[in-house]
Amino acid sequence: MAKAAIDYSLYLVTGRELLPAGVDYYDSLEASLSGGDKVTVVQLREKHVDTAEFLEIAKRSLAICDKHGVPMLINDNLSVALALPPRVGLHIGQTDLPLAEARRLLGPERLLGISVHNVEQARAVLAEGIADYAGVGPCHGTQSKAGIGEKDVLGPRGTREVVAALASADGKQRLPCVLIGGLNQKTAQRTLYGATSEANHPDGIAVISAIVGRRDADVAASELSSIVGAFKAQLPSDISPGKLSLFDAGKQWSDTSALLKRATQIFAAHRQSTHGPPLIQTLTSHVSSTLSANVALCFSASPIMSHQDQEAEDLARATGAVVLNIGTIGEEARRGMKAVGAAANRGGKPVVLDPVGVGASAFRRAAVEEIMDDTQVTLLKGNSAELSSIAGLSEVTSRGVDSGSGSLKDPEGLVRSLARKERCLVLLSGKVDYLSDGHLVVRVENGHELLGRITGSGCALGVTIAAGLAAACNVARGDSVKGLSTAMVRAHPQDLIPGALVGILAMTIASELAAARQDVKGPGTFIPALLDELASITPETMASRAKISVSQ
Ligand SMILES: Cc1ncc(COP(=O)(O)OP(=O)(O)O)c(N)n1
Ligand SMILES: Cc1ncsc1CCOP(=O)(O)O
Repeated sequence: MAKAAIDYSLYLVTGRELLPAGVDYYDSLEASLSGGDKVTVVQLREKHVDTAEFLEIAKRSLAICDKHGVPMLINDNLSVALALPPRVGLHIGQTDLPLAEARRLLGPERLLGISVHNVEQARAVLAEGIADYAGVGPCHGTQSKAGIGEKDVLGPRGTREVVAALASADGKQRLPCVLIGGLNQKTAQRTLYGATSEANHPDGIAVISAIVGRRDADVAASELSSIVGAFKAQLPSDISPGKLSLFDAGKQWSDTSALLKRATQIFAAHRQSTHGPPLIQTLTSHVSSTLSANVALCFSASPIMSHQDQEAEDLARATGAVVLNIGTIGEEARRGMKAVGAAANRGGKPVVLDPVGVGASAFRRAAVEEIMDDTQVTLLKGNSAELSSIAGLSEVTSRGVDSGSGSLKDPEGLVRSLARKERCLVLLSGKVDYLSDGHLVVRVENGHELLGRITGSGCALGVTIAAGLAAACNVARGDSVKGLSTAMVRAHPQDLIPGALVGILAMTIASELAAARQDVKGPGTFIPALLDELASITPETMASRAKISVSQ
């Protein structure tokens, strides 16, 4: 007989030691299960009682779970599970009973779950085909399990890789999974989105403190349940390779004129400033800070150049988008980028990452790795050396920060594969710019060589792109888009490509217009002219001068 399908959406792991003072464990459990959209699975985790007491707690807990029709499992203790009816399952860790042994002792009927912490364990569990589900984590730091250090934490990128490994490459086999570790009302949404790739998606979240630690366990459960519900509602029903696309709707831009038309519309709405100029929080190098701030102002946006981690949360409420540029990164900015990136993800604000000179030092590589592990980036922008370094290619050796795209054999292949891997838009900047969402590649052939003869023009391009993405979000605001797109940004997913394009075209076309002016004699006179042209460029000029082409 086939096992009943389990709804893993909100999986409560109990933790009596985390209950607020005076709150009764059974009352808290009952509350988390009461009402409509609440906890869907319960695991009893008792680390400090003997088997007899564990069994007593389990019997009373089972009566509550049964009343609400919710499946229950026992953490680690096989004998407690076996002493209970066959509808009670077991969750084991990697160092507990071997999976095959646990299944042999439990029999085929009982629910059996296992923790996985890395890709190898995930592949092995999938290949064995014995477990009913996997618990993937720890996704974030947590105080609820002893001995978890920073090195154990998977982060969004690591979580995504483990979840992906729980589905076979041909899409025929997949193991349901829940994410665990540090998941709460603030982190659940971005972690669920971040863990989702073309290969696979999580089926729910498992929490201890986010429910057990609350006096209002019923409210906590329904808050979490609605976050998971909103996430699941966006997933396509048919999950197979290639179907669960990051920017599915971006595929519609195979028609160049339709893409340019949409970019022009977004730019027009941005210039009309219906929602006020978007605030662009820019963490950038000392060298390019002033130019970047002026570029933001000229491009109908407001700059704020704070690096402070302490104000990240407050500023995130007001920002339209953020730029993380590692040009002159130090420890303070590194901390700031971590906090600003996470706060932007929580608020559904676009994040542009400019990994300036990433190939030049181990410190820069570690900083970029850390940002990309912690933050779901919306657009990654770099030259051929920077993107090659991130992609792990040896084709282009770093020549400081100025390598163009011409040195690459297959620039389109690089942006496409990096975008798929990192689940973000990727822009390779150079004489020709290549923008990809992992499916299509937009080539932009605008721009003037004087851009390469002033410092900070590439950094400032990150600012115009962030403003373009913020403009795409503002359009969605006007249309009352509430949920997050799969890119973790509050925008129509299909608008992210034209939004980014607005920023690229504005900067490159303004450079052409500036360079053509009589008063521009060289790099020195080019800078003020560039700012003037950026301030006056219209959607019509953008539409008429854009040199773009799209390939699938
Ligand atoms: C759903 C879920 N996932 C992971 C764990 C962790 O289990 P384990 O690694 O065995 O650690 P302990 O819980 O035994 O400390 C879990 N309990 N539940
Ligand atoms: C049991 C366990 N396994 C990995 S993290 C974790 C604890 C999760 O607790 P919380 O939801 O409070 O972070």
